[in-house]
Amino acid sequence: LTSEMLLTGAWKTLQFKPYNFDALGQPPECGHLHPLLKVRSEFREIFLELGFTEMPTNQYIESSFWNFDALFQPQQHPARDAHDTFFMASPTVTTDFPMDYLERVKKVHSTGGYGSQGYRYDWKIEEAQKNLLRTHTTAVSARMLYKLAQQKEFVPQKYFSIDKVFRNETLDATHLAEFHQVEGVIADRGLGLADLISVLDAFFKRLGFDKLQFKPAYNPYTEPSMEIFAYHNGLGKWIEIGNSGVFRPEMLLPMGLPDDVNVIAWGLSLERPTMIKYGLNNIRDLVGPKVDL
Ligand SMILES: COC[C@@H]1[C@H](c2ccc(C#Cc3ccccc3)cc2)[C@@H]2CN(C(=O)Nc3ccc(OC4CC4)cc3)C[C@@H](O)[C@@H](O)CN12
Repeated sequence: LTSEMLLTGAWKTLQFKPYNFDALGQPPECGHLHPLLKVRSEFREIFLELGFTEMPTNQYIESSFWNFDALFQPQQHPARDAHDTFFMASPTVTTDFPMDYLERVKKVHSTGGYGSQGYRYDWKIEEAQKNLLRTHTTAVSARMLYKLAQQKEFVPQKYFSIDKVFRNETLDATHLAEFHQVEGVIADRGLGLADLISVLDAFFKRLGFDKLQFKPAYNPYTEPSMEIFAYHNGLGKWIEIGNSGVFRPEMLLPMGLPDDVNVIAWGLSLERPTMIKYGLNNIRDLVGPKVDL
């Protein structure tokens, strides 16, 4: 059938074979998943295989309360300054919090509790109300753990998240103002460092790393904390592959979790493994328009 047949009406006297609606279309010449999305799918598969449930991370704007205060990160911590964090001009504040929980967070920061001496400072609700672009997906983990603590009966859980986070950092070849954080969280009774090490072994083995090394580290919300290293055969050297730790009681107990419940967690980025996998040295080759700056 041609346009000429249609124009001249010649089609009326011709015989056509029946149209095959089941025929496959012409395969598209081009088109492929973005490398970051391919690696995200690989990570998601690993977490799902290990029995983890994905957290709802589709809200980039967070309150300082859930991003910092709920994680026992003090209000004077440098990461909470505008030179590290993007604060929202509008809407500037969030005011609806579970007030009984907020009071327990205020107390554990200012005068301590649960065996902790706290930070002994004048905790201000105005600081906690400030809206920001979340600096880590651990803010979502905090929301999920609080929700878990409200259940009548505690049931162990395994959560994961893979989504964008935002930091007001100096941009360079490997750092942009936003990156994707990958985070795994396990809540169960009597968990400790040995459980964390064994789950990290299981997780990173699926990434091709069969020998990990750990280095003591510091995070405001985990104690102990460990940086994770692995020997990368392709690069022929040890590389840092993430950070991890056991969430502090000052974070978990104000939520209302039973005091024998521990939470172990770890994080890494999506960009770093993707750049290594595809042999990229500049993160701009991964994201953003292809322009020669
Ligand atoms: C501001 O930047 C932080 C980011 C990002 C990171 C670091 C820590 C966390 C975390 C956490 C955490 C800790 C405790 C509890 C909950 C979450 C999340 C992301 C990567 C974490 N890093 C990182 O991803 N490295 C990495 C990971 C996988 C990988 O796979 C191989 C190719 C197959 C290779 C490399 C380590 C470094 O790149 C580091 O220099 C940069 N880090």
